[in-house]
Amino acid sequence: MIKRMGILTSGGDAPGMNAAIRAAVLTAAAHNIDVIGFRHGFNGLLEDDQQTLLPQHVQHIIQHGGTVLKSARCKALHTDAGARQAAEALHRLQLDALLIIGGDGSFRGALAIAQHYRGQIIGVPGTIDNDVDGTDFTIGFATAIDTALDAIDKIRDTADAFERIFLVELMGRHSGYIALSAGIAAGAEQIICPEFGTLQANELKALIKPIQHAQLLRGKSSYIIVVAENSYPGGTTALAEALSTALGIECRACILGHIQRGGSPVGADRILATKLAAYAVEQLVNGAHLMMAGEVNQQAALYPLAQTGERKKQIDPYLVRWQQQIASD
Ligand SMILES: Nc1ncnc2c1ncn2[C@@H]1O[C@H](COP(=O)(O)OP(=O)(O)O)[C@@H](O)[C@H]1O
Ligand SMILES: O=P(O)(O)OC[C@H]1O[C@](O)(COP(=O)(O)O)[C@@H](O)[C@@H]1O
Repeated sequence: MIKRMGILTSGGDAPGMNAAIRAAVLTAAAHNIDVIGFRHGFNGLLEDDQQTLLPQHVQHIIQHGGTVLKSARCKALHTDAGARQAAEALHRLQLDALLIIGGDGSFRGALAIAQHYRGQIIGVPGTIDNDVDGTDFTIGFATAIDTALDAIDKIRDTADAFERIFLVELMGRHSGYIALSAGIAAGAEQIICPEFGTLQANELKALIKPIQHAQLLRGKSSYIIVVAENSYPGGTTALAEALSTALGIECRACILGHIQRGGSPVGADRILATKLAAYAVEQLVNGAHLMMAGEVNQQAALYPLAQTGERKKQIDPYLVRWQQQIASD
């Protein structure tokens, strides 16, 4: 029986993490479970940095980006001593369970702690990258798409005015989910993702041909290439310089960066966060351990934490084909 549980947010923050904290605290209260929130991700466990979370503490946080518990990466957890220390903190505070809101890296951390912890552990997928297996979408992804889209639409205005070629770099670590989705929604002429293989400097011809084709067909016009980070050695600024040289036309690079992590979560992220965090607490009560609460085909579903990062989550092959064969041609 769970009487006390811990909760933390870890890794890259994502819009909707607050909605998840709120839903977890409200659901726990309904089951008479006390909640302790650890601050700054796993560091809160190692540094004894925690606070009691009551329903009144999570009022009116659903609409805010970031996380009221703060987030961080925690080097110490990569060592067995760190994992042992984290488990000791959970035992000392008499916590029967721990709920972790984060990405697949945080879930690796959860597995490390589980080696030494006697209680239950459950994960809720929170990352803008949508690179976690076992759930159709992660909390924060939908908001990140809209944020990127808003920026690309604005870049389109200035690109149109100057008849320029723009390369817009979006986040995703080693996943092209954000780039593909935002690129499709923005009507980008080309999209480059790590899933297509790292582009090498001597392979620019494949990019140049469609640009020249578009120039022939449409005359001078704006041209937007959405580039997922880590797709080109040296980054998107280097790619823009290489393209400028190859084409003999100035190409501008715009790196969107951490703007994509902020902002008020869109409705879809608030709903997903509420559903997954509530489901996670209920499943803890039902005895779930070392599982992630995900959503597949609109159904909440448990998925083993150990498998969340086992294989690379595939970006939509239908959209990839359409973009490459029709939109980019
Ligand atoms: N293999 C691992 N072993 C132990 N802890 C890990 C491991 N991978 C990640 N973590 C912990 O999870 C934290 C967040 O992971 P990270 O990959 O940065 O973000 P995310 O959870 O969003 O994928 C790391 O800073 C570290 O504390
Ligand atoms: O904030 P940092 O440490 O610069 O990390 C940037 C990375 O974090 C992210 O924004 C989110 O990644 P995670 O959710 O896996 O932490 C990535 O898209 C990006 O590559």
